Amino acid sequence: MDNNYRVAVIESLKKIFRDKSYSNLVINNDIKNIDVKYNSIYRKSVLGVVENLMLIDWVINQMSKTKTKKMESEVLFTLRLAVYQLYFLDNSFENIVVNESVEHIKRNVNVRASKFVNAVLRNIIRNKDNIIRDMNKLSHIDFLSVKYSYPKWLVSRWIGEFGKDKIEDVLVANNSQAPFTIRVNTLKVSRGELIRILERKGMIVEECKYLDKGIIIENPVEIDKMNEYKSGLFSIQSESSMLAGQVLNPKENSLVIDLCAAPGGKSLNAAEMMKNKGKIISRDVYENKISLIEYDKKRLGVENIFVETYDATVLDRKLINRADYCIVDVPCTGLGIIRRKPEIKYNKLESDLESIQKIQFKILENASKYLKLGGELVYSTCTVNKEENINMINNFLKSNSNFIMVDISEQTKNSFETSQKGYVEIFPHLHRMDGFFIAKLKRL
Ligand SMILES: C[S@@+](CC[C@H](N)C(=O)[O-])C[C@H]1O[C@@H](n2cnc3c(N)ncnc32)[C@H](O)[C@@H]1O
Repeated sequence: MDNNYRVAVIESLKKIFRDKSYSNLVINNDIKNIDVKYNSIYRKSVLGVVENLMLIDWVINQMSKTKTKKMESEVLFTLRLAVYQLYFLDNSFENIVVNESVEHIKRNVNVRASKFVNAVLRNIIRNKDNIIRDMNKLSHIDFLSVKYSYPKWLVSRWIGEFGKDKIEDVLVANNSQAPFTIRVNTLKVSRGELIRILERKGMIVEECKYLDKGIIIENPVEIDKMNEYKSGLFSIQSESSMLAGQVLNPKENSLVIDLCAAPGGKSLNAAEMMKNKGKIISRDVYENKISLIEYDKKRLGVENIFVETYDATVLDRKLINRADYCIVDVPCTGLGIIRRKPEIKYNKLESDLESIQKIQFKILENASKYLKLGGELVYSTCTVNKEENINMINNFLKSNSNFIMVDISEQTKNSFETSQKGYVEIFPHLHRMDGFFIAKLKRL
């Protein structure tokens, strides 16, 4: 091991926890400054610490008189990384982990702090098994919360939703690694052709079960540096997100309004399905995110997307009764994509729920007004909370009797129980896909 990657991991962790940056963005940016041979351990360590933060802090607090809340940040993040490695890497690395951590603190803080780090880590190594035994003595909810690092409110909530017998499956699945998937750009290449190209490059690939345009790559490395990516043969997109596009299934020459479009995945998928014919208005409230759509438009050869900065909670009178389709991919609590952004577990508070639901309802209501008679909208979230999902749709339908839910069995390959009723709920522990909700509504 080498201290350089350790410094990089510690710096990335500070950005994620202190500056509240998203782990996926931090990792993609910081990994560029690391020697390629350390890429894998860097990524594994950052995600590992974030995923297991509550367990790690609990272990430190068992063995240190100074508690994590009172620790100086360089010491705290160095200890967090070391404890992750002590518990999750091969035992033979124990001495290297301690020595490198102690040296790092000696160089960056002072000798006194390095002695403290040494004492805490040696103490943890001596008591590794006792610590685990103590964890088993916690009450059931505390135990699950510490072992799998989820706040207690979320564990209780999910026990209520999924049941006591399923809760560990749910917590484990949301801590597991998400598969790496791509969407074929059918404007440029077919799925079969792209699979052949990728296999010739030594990639292990497989078609996504529920999708016409999806491919899983088992061994992805520096995908965005590949010529096939740069020349727009494919985009990186999750299976659940691609499924929302497949459910929308827009016809060529239609007018589509995407109210929450950045970074553009669903708009770009729609443009590919419409073979660049018709018009897509792609809006987002954040101007800086809009440029991401412009970049991908050029890369993919998409010509029918018109990008605008606009707040979807404000009704735009000039679009009323105009659209054939609306994409309503609302901001949400993100509790379905913990596998990709594990910090979501700690940043989302139960109290966020109410305010976000009001925004979601307003955006859905506005979208419904943009549809023509016979027009269709797809409402989606990347969360598993009923309040943001099926309850939201039922509330909307209560006050909008001119809308019905549309059977989406065909677009979801007859694989989801509820698809005939017009919606699907996707869960990592059941479908090995991101937690998502997708519903299709039609204006009568
Ligand atoms: C789930 S993401 C959309 C992802 C996108 N549809 C895709 O497939 O790439 C939700 C988006 O809503 C945007 N957003 C949040 N509040 C908004 C508002 N009031 N009006 C419009 N967009 C908003 C966020 O900037 C974010 O990009």
